[in-house]
Amino acid sequence: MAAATPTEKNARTPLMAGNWKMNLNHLEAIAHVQKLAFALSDKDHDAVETAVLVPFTDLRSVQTLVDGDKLKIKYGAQDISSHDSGAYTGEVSGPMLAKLKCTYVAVGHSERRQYHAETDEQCNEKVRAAYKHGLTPILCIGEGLDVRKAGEQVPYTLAQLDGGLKDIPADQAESVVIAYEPVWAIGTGEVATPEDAQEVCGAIRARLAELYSQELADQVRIQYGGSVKSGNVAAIMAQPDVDGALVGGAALDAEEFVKIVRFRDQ
Ligand SMILES: O=C[C@H](O)COP(=O)(O)O
Repeated sequence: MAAATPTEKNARTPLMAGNWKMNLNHLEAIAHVQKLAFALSDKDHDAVETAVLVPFTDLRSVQTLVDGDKLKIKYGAQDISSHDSGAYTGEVSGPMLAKLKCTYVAVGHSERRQYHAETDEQCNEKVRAAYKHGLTPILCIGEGLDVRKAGEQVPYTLAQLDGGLKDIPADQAESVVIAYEPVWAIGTGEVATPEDAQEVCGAIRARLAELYSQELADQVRIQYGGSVKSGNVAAIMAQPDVDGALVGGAALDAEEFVKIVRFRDQ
């Protein structure tokens, strides 16, 4: 499939999501979201969807702030249990996240895959759990350095895509967000070149067209993640198949994250 045309790209609202990982307690979360809300104008929100993926312990505070002040910032969690309830110590379920009015939930972040041995099958169950409870999954996929060095980044990443979306029907998959995060670029300062990002994001869109339809593929948002900063976001966002960023470290600095949201000004 050819890369997305400018028209197709313009039809997709960019999504800038800050993945806070295990940072910022619930009080710091309130202060941080207040800073974002103060800085971002209606014009910013019209142009770019802005979201924060926060630790579980921050969700209730962020919900109260967003609801109370009618903020346009979206929020969500960094993981979801594949189970609805029961004896699963330490897990947090879809119904719990839905009750907190989360919009998004990250599934299969490379740190979950690496430190918790999450498999594509488990990611697939989590994608199902998200849809079952009205949450939008941000399915994270991407290759490690060894795979990149072997030049196998496209087939490797597409296998993760196939696994994560296995048997997910089109009426659900049409709203999925895919985050392409080459593991070697996460938290390392080693950003993929815009061409590296486009190569895999374009291949992801082509696979979505094969799995579902061209129409569905044209509407799914594909993010790039890995050492995104205000200084490199514009070049990455200029790529035809990149529709946003999943931002780790730089999202912990409210001013820097606002600059990333305003990537068109950089
Ligand atoms: O979820 C975010 C990614 O892991 C990227 O993290 P980073 O921006 O700190 O490299």
